Amino acid sequence: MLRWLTAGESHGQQLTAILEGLPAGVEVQTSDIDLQLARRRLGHGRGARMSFEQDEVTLTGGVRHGRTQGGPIAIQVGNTEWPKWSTVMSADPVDPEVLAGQARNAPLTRPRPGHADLAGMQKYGFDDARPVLERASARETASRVALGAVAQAFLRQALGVEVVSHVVAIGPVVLPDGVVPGPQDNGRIDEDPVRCVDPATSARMVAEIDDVRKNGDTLGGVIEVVVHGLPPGLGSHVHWDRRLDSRLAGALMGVQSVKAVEVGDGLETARRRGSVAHDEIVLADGRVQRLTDRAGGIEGGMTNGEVLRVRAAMKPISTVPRALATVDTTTLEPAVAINQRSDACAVPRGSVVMEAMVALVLADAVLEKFGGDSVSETRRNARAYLDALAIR
Ligand SMILES: Cc1cc2nc3c(=O)[nH]c(=O)nc-3n(C[C@H](O)[C@H](O)[C@H](O)COP(=O)(O)O)c2cc1C
Ligand SMILES: C=C(O[C@@H]1CC(C(=O)O)=C[C@@H](OP(=O)(O)O)[C@H]1O)C(=O)O
Repeated sequence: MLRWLTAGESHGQQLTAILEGLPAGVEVQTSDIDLQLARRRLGHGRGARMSFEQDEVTLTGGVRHGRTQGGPIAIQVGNTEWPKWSTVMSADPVDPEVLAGQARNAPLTRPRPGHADLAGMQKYGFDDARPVLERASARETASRVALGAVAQAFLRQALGVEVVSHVVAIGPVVLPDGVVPGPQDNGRIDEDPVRCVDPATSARMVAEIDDVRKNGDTLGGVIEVVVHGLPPGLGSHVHWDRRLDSRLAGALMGVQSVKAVEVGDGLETARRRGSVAHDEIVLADGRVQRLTDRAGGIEGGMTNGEVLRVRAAMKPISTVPRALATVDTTTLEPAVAINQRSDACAVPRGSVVMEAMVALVLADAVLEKFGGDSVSETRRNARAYLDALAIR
């Protein structure tokens, strides 16, 4: 079983991430993680912080000379903004007089509709939204992407699995159906300002983001994660919490701002008749195959050997520059919500986060099915299973 945990605040000293349960022998190094974190900082619509935040990565446990050792993997992602926040976010008590002189420490009492501010203040008994937004912030997704980089290395080295993600909608601009990118498309998706595979749709998405920015507004959208090379039989039909679709949905829903998840054709499938909703099975090239991939590679909570496709819908950013109505929690007077620097649209960056979450869930499912204390053992076990498959 693979377990992962993250800790740290948006303006704290660093984020800390731990991945436990990965076999020994996975080749991974700091530069692999740097690469994924750099991808997460890009994208049209990103806020100011992403242009200067550097994500200082240190691998502090579980990896030696570029290979995992079988123990927990610990990764630190330093916040380069820390020097500006070291007093306000100090773990240890600070002289109240020093704190009083810090503008950044002024209590945030105008909670943003759509953010965690108000419910978090009520739940934890804070009279300041600062401690809530510090941990609710999607800054935390940097640590998930760091872990996802390790999970992706494992999937690739154990099974040749490749994870791709792309943006299929930004606000009302939608990529026409039927585009399923492969690993060969990764480079051009990374180069596109909104991670869209179709240049004409991409240009319309960029224009839509520019328009909301000009109007002090924000946007959401939809991301698709596509996974190539998965064997049939990951996950299980036997219990709800072993179903791979349920595990993927939970992981994607656990990303800040995700409000819906679809597997395969998802909602569209619900509108179809059964005769055109499923993937008919044929024998072709000596192999049992599907004519289509409407199910998105999962049937009965298990991979079916086809391409896996899952989608996550992100709501528009809730720090709306044209600030929304709220109530000041100190005076209980009507007010406008906190409006600080923020992303206008985080969907392109979110795409890299969704990749990481999918990779972590799949790495867990691979280890559950094939086990292995070393990646070569996982590989051997997977090979033996595939060789023994009666129906191929
Ligand atoms: C990659 C990414 C970047 C985000 N950037 C911002 C941002 O700059 N400003 C903001 O208000 N929300 C941003 N969000 C969304 C908030 O973190 C999220 O809406 C908030 O934590 C409340 O959680 P909920 O939307 O899941 O209810 C971002 C989300 C992601 C995935
Ligand atoms: C810092 C990141 O994203 C942040 C996510 C975020 C939020 O509310 O979720 C709010 C913004 O934080 P700040 O106000 O400090 O600029 C984003 O920049 C990041 O992704 O690394």
